[in-house]
Amino acid sequence: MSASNDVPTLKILLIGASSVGKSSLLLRFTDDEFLASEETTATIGVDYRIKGIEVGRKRFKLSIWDTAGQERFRTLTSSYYRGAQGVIIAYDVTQRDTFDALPTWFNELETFTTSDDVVKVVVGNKVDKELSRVVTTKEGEEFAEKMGCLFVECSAKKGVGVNGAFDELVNRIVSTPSLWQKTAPGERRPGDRMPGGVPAAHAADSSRGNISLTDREGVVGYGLGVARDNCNC
Ligand SMILES: Nc1nc2c(ncn2[C@@H]2O[C@H](COP(=O)(O)OP(=O)(O)OP(=O)(O)O)[C@@H](O)[C@H]2O)c(=O)[nH]1
Repeated sequence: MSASNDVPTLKILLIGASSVGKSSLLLRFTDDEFLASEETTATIGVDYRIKGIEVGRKRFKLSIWDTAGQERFRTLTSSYYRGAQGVIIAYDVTQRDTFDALPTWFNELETFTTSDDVVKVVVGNKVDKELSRVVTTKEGEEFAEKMGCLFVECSAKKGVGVNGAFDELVNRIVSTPSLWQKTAPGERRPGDRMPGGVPAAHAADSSRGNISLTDREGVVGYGLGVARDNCNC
């Protein structure tokens, strides 16, 4: 067994309406990049990336699942949720309907998550478009509070708040032992307990010189397809 297999894996899911910027949040977090509108495509099924992260001198592997917002591209939905320890529920602060749809996403989450302790972060994205904003910070905060969740506003475009959203999520997972001591199906159980609330640091993979890699085979292993579509409809 390779040393990397000793690093506990935390499974995180990105959900929310189409075009709120889930794929962009993931790309910003894993590669610190942002694609212009004409370069982005709707997610079909699920995309999947892994990133190393360090919390209180302990390394974790985040397997982050980026799901399709468009109903017609959502297949095997329950499989995405299986074993997830953290969920980011995203909306677009410039599109009221994506905020109004949040209760529907929470219903799906309640239906399919396999742990009552799953950590949730409500993320309002695209705060760089301040002039087009229609959902206030207060509305976002109040909704998250009502749902008992963390709340962060972000801009995947400008790189604002994105690392903070993932850090908050990971910190909360690490401080909830019932979650991370039972890893996702097929993954190793970590050997020791972490203190909660410690700052997360993004760990560079010294052998690769960067911090992320795409593991599409991992998705195939779960029986899920990965594809990108050029349709912006
Ligand atoms: N201005 C601005 N645009 C953004 C931001 N994040 C994403 N976008 C744009 O919003 C559009 C949709 O982004 P995606 O990341 O593909 O959205 P998605 O939620 O993954 O969409 P689906 O795959 O359909 O579920 C693209 O044109 C992005 O360039 C942001 O923070 N600010």
